[in-house]
Amino acid sequence: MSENGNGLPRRRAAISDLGEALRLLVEHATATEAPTEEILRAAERIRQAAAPLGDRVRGRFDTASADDLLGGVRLYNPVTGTGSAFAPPLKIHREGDVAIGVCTLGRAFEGPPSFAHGGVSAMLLDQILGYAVTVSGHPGMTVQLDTGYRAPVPLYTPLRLTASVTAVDGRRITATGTITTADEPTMLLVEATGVFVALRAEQAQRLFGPVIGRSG
Ligand SMILES: CCCCCCCCCC(=O)SCCNC(=O)CCNC(=O)[C@H](O)C(C)(C)COP(=O)(O)OP(=O)(O)OC[C@H]1O[C@@H](n2cnc3c(N)ncnc32)[C@H](O)[C@@H]1OP(=O)(O)O
Repeated sequence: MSENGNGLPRRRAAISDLGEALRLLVEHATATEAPTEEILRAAERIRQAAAPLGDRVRGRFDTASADDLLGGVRLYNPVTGTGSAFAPPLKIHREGDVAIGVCTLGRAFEGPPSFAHGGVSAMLLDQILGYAVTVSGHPGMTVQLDTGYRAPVPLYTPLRLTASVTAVDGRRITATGTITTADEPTMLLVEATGVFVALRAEQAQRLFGPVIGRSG
């Protein structure tokens, strides 16, 4: 499916609207203490609502028609995608050479009771480190991610993430990042160092050729 004119902005807005509805569903479904019969009714209604969306779907190597791969528009990214049911979503912007991210994690991201799962913190950091690496002009793939968990990350609390590139050594780019709460940006909760490797042309072709070949 291709969209042009006003169709694409409208489609992107619709996908983000669906994403917001799905995230509300995930939050309520994770936190609910509704009666069992209500849960059973909801499951049936959700299956009915999902069915028409499954009538036309893209294949593994097809880019979503609303995305712009080279332009960095990824509506279903599991960390930043506004169309994703799973993304917090993390919102990232630049302040000079530093990438700043903000998000709030709901019940679905819980690991230790009332705190975020450690893998979720690593996922957020991988994404913002990757963003910093990309906007520095040295895009690459993560080959190593070291995370240090200093204090638990609270749910339902606005979080602040930072990331910046610290070294470029041939094809290897190193970046460091942090998670704190927005209210206490000097109290470190999680820190990470990521090593990224720039792909050689033949590696990019081997890994992403089928996707790039199909996206228009
Ligand atoms: C705005 C958009 C923002 C986007 C954000 C995206 C964030 C998400 C990023 C990801 O999650 S990417 C997905 C997770 N990563 C992967 O799936 C990558 C899997 N790894 C690979 O496919 C291969 O390692 C790769 C193609 C990247 C590189 O293969 P190579 O065979 O070229 O690696 P090679 O072993 O030759 O190493 C290349 C360089 O990296 C170095 N290296 C490799 N692994 C390393 C490591 N673990 N630590 C440190 N350095 C490492 C290695 O020493 C060498 O340095 P030198 O060139 O200086 O000799």
